[in-house]
Amino acid sequence: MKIIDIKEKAVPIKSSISNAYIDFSKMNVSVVAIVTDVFKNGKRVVGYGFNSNGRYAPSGLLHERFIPRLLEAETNDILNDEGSNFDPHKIWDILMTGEKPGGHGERSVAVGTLDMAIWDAVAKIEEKPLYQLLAERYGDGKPDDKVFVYAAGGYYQPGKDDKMLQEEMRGYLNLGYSVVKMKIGNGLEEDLRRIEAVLEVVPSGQSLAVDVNGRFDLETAIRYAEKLEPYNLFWYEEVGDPLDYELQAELSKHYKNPMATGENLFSMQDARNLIRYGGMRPDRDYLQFDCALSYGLVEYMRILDMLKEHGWSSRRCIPHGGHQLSLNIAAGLGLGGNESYPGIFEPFGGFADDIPVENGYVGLPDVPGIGFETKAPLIKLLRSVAE
Ligand SMILES: O=C([O-])CC(=O)C(=O)O
Ligand SMILES: [Mg+2]
Repeated sequence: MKIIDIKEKAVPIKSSISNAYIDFSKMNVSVVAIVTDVFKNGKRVVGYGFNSNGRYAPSGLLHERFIPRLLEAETNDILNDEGSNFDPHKIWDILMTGEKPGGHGERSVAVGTLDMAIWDAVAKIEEKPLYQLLAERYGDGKPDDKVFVYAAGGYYQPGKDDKMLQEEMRGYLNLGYSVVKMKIGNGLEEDLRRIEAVLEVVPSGQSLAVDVNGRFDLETAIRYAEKLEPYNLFWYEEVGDPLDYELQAELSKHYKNPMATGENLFSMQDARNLIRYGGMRPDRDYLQFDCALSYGLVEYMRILDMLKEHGWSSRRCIPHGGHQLSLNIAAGLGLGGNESYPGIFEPFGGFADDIPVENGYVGLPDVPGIGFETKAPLIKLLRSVAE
């Protein structure tokens, strides 16, 4: 059993949307295809992966360091003890050979992208959906049959007025979502007007989350917190700089409703610092670490172990990124849900073509691997990279 080739291509997901920190006019992602010599049902097993939006394609890192390391590894060093499948944990060690600890930068994105493709291949070789494999190997054997998902949109966009924002949010409710998210952070008065416009079309504050994308200093964070609290929102997200744990801890003294953060923490150690020093409250706050940006599922399992040691339930995790790997992890390892970007960041946003979202939950397809083959436009793109 061998990896015979690894392809990578940077794919544009650029658009005119922006959050309070960046615009997406030049955004792209890396797509990788890990081509194996294994055949199942007459078809060659190819594992696919990509990084989530928000970090640019780490093509250079992949081609200079991580892909060569994996292609040069001895076969025995990347297979399980029985030699019957690839071992994602051993592969992780190979990928990280020669890498010092700390300073995680964006090599975590490159490793996360390859890790996604490895898990896709591993589940395809076992001829099982990944959520089933994860529940059997690492969980209680029984995956959840549906996962809470929320619609993340509400971006700033040139010419977008409150009516258009309301239309967008109504659209998500019509698709079956029960919670929607919008961007804030460009100005208190404008944001309160936009929030109130959305609250006119969703059932209550509990149906709306707001995301600052790390824009605020402590004073602004608290000023917004005082105005937001009466709306009783689903959550107030990534309010200050992702690495400013003291700001997060101080803010929790001024805001009693749920907060969420973690999408820009890229390692177990950074996640642990948030838990140690960020004042996050295990009875109400949410953690958004995204394996596709942070060294993959192998590292994410270390994060879940760390959370358990600190008294946190895995149900407090609702990862960033809206991809099907996190959907599989949510079902297989018992997370609280997953993000979704219906109609945004195409063809990566949304889930299986023929499984609708109902009352805020989505089911998972019964196909081997992560399930990319159930999303026609996505699998078309992924296959074009493998060829
Ligand atoms: O706008 C972005 O960078 C994406 C984001 O924060 C989210 O999905 O929570
Ligand atoms: Mg966010």
